[in-house]
Amino acid sequence: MTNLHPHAPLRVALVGLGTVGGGVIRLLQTNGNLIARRAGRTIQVAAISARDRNKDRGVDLSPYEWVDDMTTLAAREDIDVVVELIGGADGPALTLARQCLAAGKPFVTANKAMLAHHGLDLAALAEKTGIALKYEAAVAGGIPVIKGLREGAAANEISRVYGILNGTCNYILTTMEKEGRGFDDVLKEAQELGYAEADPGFDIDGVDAAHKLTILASLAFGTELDFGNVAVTGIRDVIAADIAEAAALGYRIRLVGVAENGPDGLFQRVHPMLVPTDHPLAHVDGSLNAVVAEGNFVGRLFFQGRGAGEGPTASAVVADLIDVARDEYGDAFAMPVAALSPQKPADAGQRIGRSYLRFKVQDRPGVLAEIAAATRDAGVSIESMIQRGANQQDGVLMAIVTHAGEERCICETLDRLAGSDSLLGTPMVMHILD
Ligand SMILES: NC(=O)c1ccc[n+]([C@@H]2O[C@H](COP(=O)([O-])OP(=O)(O)OC[C@H]3O[C@@H](n4cnc5c(N)ncnc54)[C@H](O)[C@@H]3O)[C@@H](O)[C@H]2O)c1
Ligand SMILES: N[C@@H](CCO)C(=O)O
Ligand code: NA
Repeated sequence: MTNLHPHAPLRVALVGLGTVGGGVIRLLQTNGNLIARRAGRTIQVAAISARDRNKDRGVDLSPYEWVDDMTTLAAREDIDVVVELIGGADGPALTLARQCLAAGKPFVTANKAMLAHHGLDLAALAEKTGIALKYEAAVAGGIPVIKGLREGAAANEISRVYGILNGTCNYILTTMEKEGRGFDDVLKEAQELGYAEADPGFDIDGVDAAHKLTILASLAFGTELDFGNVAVTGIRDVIAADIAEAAALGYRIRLVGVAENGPDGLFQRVHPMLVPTDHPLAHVDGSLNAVVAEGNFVGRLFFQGRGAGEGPTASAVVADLIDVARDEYGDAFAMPVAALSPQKPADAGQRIGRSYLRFKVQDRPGVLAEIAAATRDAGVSIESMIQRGANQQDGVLMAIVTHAGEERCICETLDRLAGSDSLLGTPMVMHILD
């Protein structure tokens, strides 16, 4: 009989056995035979490591060797690849990555925080030892967007990449929108479903999406990773009334990461945006993510799928292991590190677009005129306006949508209104996706 798997098994050390690590074990146990046919060899978990050996993870770990000290893995000749699923930009994950890559041990990770901060150094180490650094799970979970950009769209000049990059925020915003539930309640549910980061502040403050955007921008544009210049606003200040006003105006609110590379530099921003209901991103719900990339030959690419959770993320990790098993890999960021270009950050103030401004104001004569005067003096033209509530002690809500104009004029409007006792609380600004 023909031996379908003539090659030796790929021996994997799995570090971190939480949501994603547990999922990788379950996936390999379930689909192992099919994967072996596709990879040309068996992918075999040989060793596992995590913080707590005795925790019940709902999966049989008895076949695998337990390793207390993960720092021994890089030097082990009976391990072919190390998978890091513990998380954290620095600390043990980074130490492990450096050790493995320096020792020439292929390394697979889902850790976007580490890559956003240290991706260039790690890619340089991998390049030096000529081995794989793979991270499909780090961006948009199960969506093969790293492969999509690194391989499928590699022939294109890409001018813009944007999308919904955080499953937790998308789950919160869309569940609030559909079910009218409160923020904290839905966040708790997202955590229970395994979507959130160990510190969910990374999700709701937009930092996780910014980590992912940094990686996407580098891949899309061939530029160095530049996390420090991503402007980040999360979803903490989005209130139910914003979702309702946006709906009344024909929009849905989504946390969107946008990166553009142009003559003025590299623009990178993560922020809640108003998305027109006829835009595909407005229909990306729950833990789904979506990434749009615009290439000069391929046109608009739209990737959509589950961005978080055990199954989709494990699917991406194992796809990377299959690449390692097939010896299919190249430069982590699609070109040698030395070929990536440094880029100056673009000035957001000159960006042209429409915006949504929401104020909570005193319900008294002259307030509307005061806001209108501030917009007039800052050169902002109003397209529509809604005021809700009347004679309310704690103020009324005023929502404005502007015509397209320079963003710096919006900032100037807010500066002009700063300190006014007509305003109750900080105004909310969200830009509109066109
Ligand atoms: N959960 C998701 O949907 C998802 C999606 C994509 C990427 N990720 C990324 O995957 C990684 C893991 O996420 P998760 O959701 O599985 O996390 P988790 O908190 O569920 O699991 C983390 C695991 O790492 C172990 N660990 C943590 N610190 C350790 C240490 N110092 N030493 C040894 N073990 C340690 C824990 O014991 C646990 O087994 C993170 O980088 C995360 O950002 C998660
Ligand atoms: N916490 C992340 C996991 C996927 O990277 C999210 O909610 O999208
Ligand atoms: Na992915």
